[in-house]
Amino acid sequence: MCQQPSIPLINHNIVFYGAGSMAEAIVRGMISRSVVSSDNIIMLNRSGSERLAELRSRYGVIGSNDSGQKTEYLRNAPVIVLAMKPKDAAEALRSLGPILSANQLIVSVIAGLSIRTIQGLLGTQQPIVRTMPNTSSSIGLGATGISFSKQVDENGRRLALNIFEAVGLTTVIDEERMETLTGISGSGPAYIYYMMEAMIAAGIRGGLPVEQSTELTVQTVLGAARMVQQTGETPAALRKKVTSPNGSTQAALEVLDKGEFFETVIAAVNRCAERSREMGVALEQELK
Ligand SMILES: NC(=O)C1=CN([C@@H]2O[C@H](COP(=O)(O)OP(=O)(O)OC[C@H]3O[C@@H](n4cnc5c(N)ncnc54)[C@H](OP(=O)(O)O)[C@@H]3O)[C@@H](O)[C@H]2O)C=CC1
Ligand SMILES: O=C(O)[C@@H]1CCC=N1
Repeated sequence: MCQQPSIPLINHNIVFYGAGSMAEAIVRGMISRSVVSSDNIIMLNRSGSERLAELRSRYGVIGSNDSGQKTEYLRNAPVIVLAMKPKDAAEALRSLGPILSANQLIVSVIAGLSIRTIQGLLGTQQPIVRTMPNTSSSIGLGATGISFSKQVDENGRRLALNIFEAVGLTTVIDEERMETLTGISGSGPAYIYYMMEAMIAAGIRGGLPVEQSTELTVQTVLGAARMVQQTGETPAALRKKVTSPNGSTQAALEVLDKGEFFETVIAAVNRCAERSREMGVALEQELK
């Protein structure tokens, strides 16, 4: 694993093919850390002009949904980040393949979409970097899993790692583990937000003003994550230190156990991974 070493400047144009939440999170993270100049970033979407205007004014990037311009940007980009929804990927990749040249690096953030399916839909043996980032990339605290196709050379590896190291932690994994990683870190922020929503609601129901309940919840989650990171102790050991015998924490944990909290979280992670695989299989069908 690698946590933000000295961050090299990326001088290449990077085209984001899909200009939604995940693309914005990566772009925002890279620009705020001055890893890339905003005029090296081109963001393309299908139709949303207002969205592009918003991205242009927020980050100073180039944005386009004009089909002629899009083709030119895609044809000339050394790096293309695929950032559309899985349902839109097959059509986009089929029309992208014929305009690519051999050395253009394709970086995908699309859940479930395998390297083999990307190459099949493109119809080329393009160098592919399959990744699974998360939206915390926008504040430099992302966690990204990365797998490479055998066509990716050392420069391509370095470039892809530079992009994601600039926005958080990266870890290179076997592609077969990407769905499990999606269940932990790709979708994981949503589980934590859900837990936070419940804690905030409980505070409000108990009579705390919304601001106070929110502030306390945020600081509690932040503090707990930092404790694990900075003390090197396991979450289980730290939990035990909060839990006095027969005290209030124990009483609360017993309620969570009655709802099979631990196994429910594991089941949720497994279902996420399974759903990613299902999306991958659906995309694979597009090859037939
Ligand atoms: N959100 C997250 O937390 C994470 C998402 N991902 C992956 O990132 C990908 C994008 O997700 P997210 O950012 O949430 O999605 P969004 O819906 O926010 O954005 C999708 C973008 O893709 C564009 N798009 C769709 N089809 C095309 C096309 N043919 N050509 C050009 N642009 C196109 C859309 O343009 P328009 O609006 O004009 O149609 C839109 O800008 C997904 O595949 C997801 O699996 C991965 C990790 C985390
Ligand atoms: O929900 C999704 O499909 C994407 C993948 C990981 C996070 N969001």
